[in-house]
Amino acid sequence: MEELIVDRRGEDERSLIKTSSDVQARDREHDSSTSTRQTRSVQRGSPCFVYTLAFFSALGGFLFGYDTGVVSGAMLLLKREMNLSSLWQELLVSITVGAAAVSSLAGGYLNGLYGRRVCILLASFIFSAGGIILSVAHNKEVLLCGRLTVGLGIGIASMTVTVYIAEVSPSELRGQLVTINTLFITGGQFVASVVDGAFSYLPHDGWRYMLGLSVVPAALQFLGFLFLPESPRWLLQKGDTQNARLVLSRIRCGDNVDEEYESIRRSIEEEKIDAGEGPVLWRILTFAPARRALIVGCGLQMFQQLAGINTVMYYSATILQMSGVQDDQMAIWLASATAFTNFLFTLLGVWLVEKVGRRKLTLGSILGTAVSLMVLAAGFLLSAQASPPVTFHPNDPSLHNSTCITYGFCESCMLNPDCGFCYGKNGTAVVESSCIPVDTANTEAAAVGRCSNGTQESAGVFWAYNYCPTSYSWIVLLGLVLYLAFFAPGMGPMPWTVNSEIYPLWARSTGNACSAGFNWICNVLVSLTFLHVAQYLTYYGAFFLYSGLALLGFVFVVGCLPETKGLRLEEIESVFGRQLCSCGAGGTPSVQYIRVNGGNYGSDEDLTDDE
Ligand SMILES: O[C@H]1[C@H](O)[C@@H](O)[C@H](O)[C@@H](O)[C@H]1O
Repeated sequence: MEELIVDRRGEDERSLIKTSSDVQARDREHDSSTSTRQTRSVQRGSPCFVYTLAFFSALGGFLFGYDTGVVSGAMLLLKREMNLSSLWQELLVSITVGAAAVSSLAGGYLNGLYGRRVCILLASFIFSAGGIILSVAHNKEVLLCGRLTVGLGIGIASMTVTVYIAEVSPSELRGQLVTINTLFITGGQFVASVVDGAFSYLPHDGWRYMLGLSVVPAALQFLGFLFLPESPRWLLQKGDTQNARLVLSRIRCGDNVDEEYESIRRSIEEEKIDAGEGPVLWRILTFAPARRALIVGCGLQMFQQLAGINTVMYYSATILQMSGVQDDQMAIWLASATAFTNFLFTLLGVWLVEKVGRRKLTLGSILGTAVSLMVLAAGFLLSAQASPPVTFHPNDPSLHNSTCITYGFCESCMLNPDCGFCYGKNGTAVVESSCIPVDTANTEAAAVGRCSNGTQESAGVFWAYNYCPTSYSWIVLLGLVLYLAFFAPGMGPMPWTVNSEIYPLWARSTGNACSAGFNWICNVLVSLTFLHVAQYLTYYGAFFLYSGLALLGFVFVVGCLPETKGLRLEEIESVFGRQLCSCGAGGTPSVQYIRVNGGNYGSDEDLTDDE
């Protein structure tokens, strides 16, 4: 196969014909240089300092996970203590994610201008301020302000931390170190669930500790980063060559960094030539390789959220209740077990990413996720089909105007957030069941009748809110465990990891800002629409829908995600030289950008783009 790439920018215009044998030779060269680099890194021992940098940066991921995870437990206490309406509850939960979406976009600009270190310092400062505001809040308006503040911190951290880790890591460790950030996110979610469990025994002011504890890791990160260096790549881009070399050599524990330094310097020089004019986003959109990278980056982030991770995590408590866990405290602790499973399987991802590579890991993960969602949906479907009928109509006058009494089955009753299912048991059979309005101040009990004190096992009375008693709960539980086992090692971390490495330096902050913003926007959309989707399509319909979306994501990954394992950040740009839907075809592309006289010859004019 021959491909023609025309040099239009050099002094003397010439054609560069690259045959597949050239490419194969280059691939061999590349493979051997990658393995030489790996051997070199093994010889020089563990790059100790890089682990310290990754740890302090990933505290940003921990705060991201903690602040998004802790709110569900805090809300249980807050809504009683501050008498919050459901509108205020929704506001307090979603303002953080909304603020994160906005600030991750703004973070791109700040990153380019002030550097990664300043942005991480800024994010940890904002996190600390937010944590303090939340822990001393005396009314809901101040709480809202605190939640907004932490959201601003999360957004900046989510797009900066991965970029910083990718830029300071040696290529053979990069995937693993960036993935550690997602490990810290899921670790933060797990710790948040434990803190929620522990302080739920403290009905008065327990939420202050839950929300305020985040100040500790935030302050630790701030202090740490006062002493940690800026990314050498950003320093070089800003022309601070002396510091860039110094930092690079410090990060590589005093090794000879000439080759790496030269390669970064050369690529920055080349980028200056082809980066073009105008705002960065415009330049990304008009330069084919950067545009393709952006589509792949945003697509991955979108499919991560459309696969429903946050609704599955959120609904884990319900799923567990369906499996027969009646006790509320128990449900809280079992939700911690779910978060822990998510964390544990992310650890598997850290181990696998440099072994099997990003592409295979993502492919296996998204396919498994789609299948697990089908199992989940099938469990919900069977439960719905075997849904117990309403057999008992209490004669309470206050029920006459309620819509709850119009439902004939538990399934339709529980899909209305205003109603719950009150029933008795005869062995395993459901008897004397009715659909009753829920107590708006406490969903663990009915507003009237025998369930107004919630479940009373000794009296043989059971209250089910949000779920129906079923004997198929084991299928749902199996689906949940399978889901986490498949999602967490791949689809959880890979969108963040891949985004941190696919953009050329000039487009890196903006590319990551856009894709992180996209992640947050999809996160809000999926969480806000879940209840409505479930009402229209029922639970099984919603999970079949997510499964279909995950399958679409699989097709996208097959076609568009190239392997970036082992490549230097400076080498990755060339991977996006091919048409978008053939990016995933092989490890290293058969058509590559050829740099001549410092120019990067590949653009919209040279290659047609079918995206
Ligand atoms: O990668 C993370 C991780 O998978 C979290 O568990 C999830 O809550 C986030 O939305 C996601 O971005």
